[in-house]
Amino acid sequence: MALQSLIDTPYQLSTSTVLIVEDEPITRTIIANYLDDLCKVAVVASAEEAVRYCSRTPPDLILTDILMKEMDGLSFCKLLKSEPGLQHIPVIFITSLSENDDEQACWEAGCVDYVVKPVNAVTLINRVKAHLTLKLQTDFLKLQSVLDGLTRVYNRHWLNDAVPRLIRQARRKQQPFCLAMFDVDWFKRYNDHFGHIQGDQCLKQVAHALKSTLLRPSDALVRYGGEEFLCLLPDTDLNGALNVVERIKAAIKQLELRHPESPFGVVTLSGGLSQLEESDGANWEAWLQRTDDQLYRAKTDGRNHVCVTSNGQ
Ligand SMILES: Nc1nc2c(ncn2[C@@H]2O[C@H](COP(=O)(O)OP(=O)(O)OP(=O)(O)O)[C@@H](O)[C@H]2O)c(=O)[nH]1
Repeated sequence: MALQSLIDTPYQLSTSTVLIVEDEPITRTIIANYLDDLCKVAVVASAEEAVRYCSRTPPDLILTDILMKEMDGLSFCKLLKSEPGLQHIPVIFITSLSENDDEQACWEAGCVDYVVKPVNAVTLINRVKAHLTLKLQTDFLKLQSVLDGLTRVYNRHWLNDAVPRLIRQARRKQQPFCLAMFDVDWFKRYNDHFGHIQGDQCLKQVAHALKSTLLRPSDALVRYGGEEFLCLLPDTDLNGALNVVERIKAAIKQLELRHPESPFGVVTLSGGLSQLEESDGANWEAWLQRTDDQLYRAKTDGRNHVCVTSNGQ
């Protein structure tokens, strides 16, 4: 289950997916039937197919046979454990091998458990249930650690982890990458006027409006500070990012949040926008500073608008 989908729906076994990798059609069907009432079940007939499946839609748990033509289950498990994006998927072997050395080989390949053939249905269901629960609880806790408690958008912890990875990806694919920073105008006055509880409500609504404008799954919204948000826009040049900025302006305007202490009468945002440059290298602090400088320019130049780095004007 994708981490993001856990935000609104806390973990449930019934929506999680187990992938069965088994080249024997009858065994495949029997095992799938055992698990049918517990969770979603996907089946593939070979390790090669399983690798392709996992790269597209990583399942929550894998049950794999060991003796298969082409790539065997042990090699498949080792391969999975060497892939950063897939190594977190727990693997259970279903095996007819029962020597001590075979068990040793299963553990060394990186499995979390194994079930011996002929498969006992109750044992299989309970093992799968236990490992699925553990996996979903771990995903849930991981997600909590990267989300902001108030607005439920990503926090700085996520940012520090994700940005270097996203920059590497942009450089590898030679794609543009834009960063927008927004700050609520006159927010101290808003808090002073309405109180902190309504201030919190305002931040939640602003975050929700910002998030609703980010249409691509690769776009991300981060609460960077108290009333400061960052939009990460991979594979987006300044022209594309300016479209997003226009949508953001419209979304905030549509909120019509009354702000009697602001010259604009409603809650507004100031923003800065800039694109990752070759000269930034791996130093994303310089990029962040450039974006922050533009935000500062917008603040000192009347607020309620977005300034863009000079190469984007
Ligand atoms: N309610 C609430 N207020 C917060 C939170 N985090 C930060 N703030 C407040 O946000 C306000 C930010 O004030 P300033 O940095 O002076 O900025 P500003 O009043 O928005 O003025 P400009 O940015 O110059 O337009 C402070 O009063 C903080 O206490 C939060 O989680 N909830």
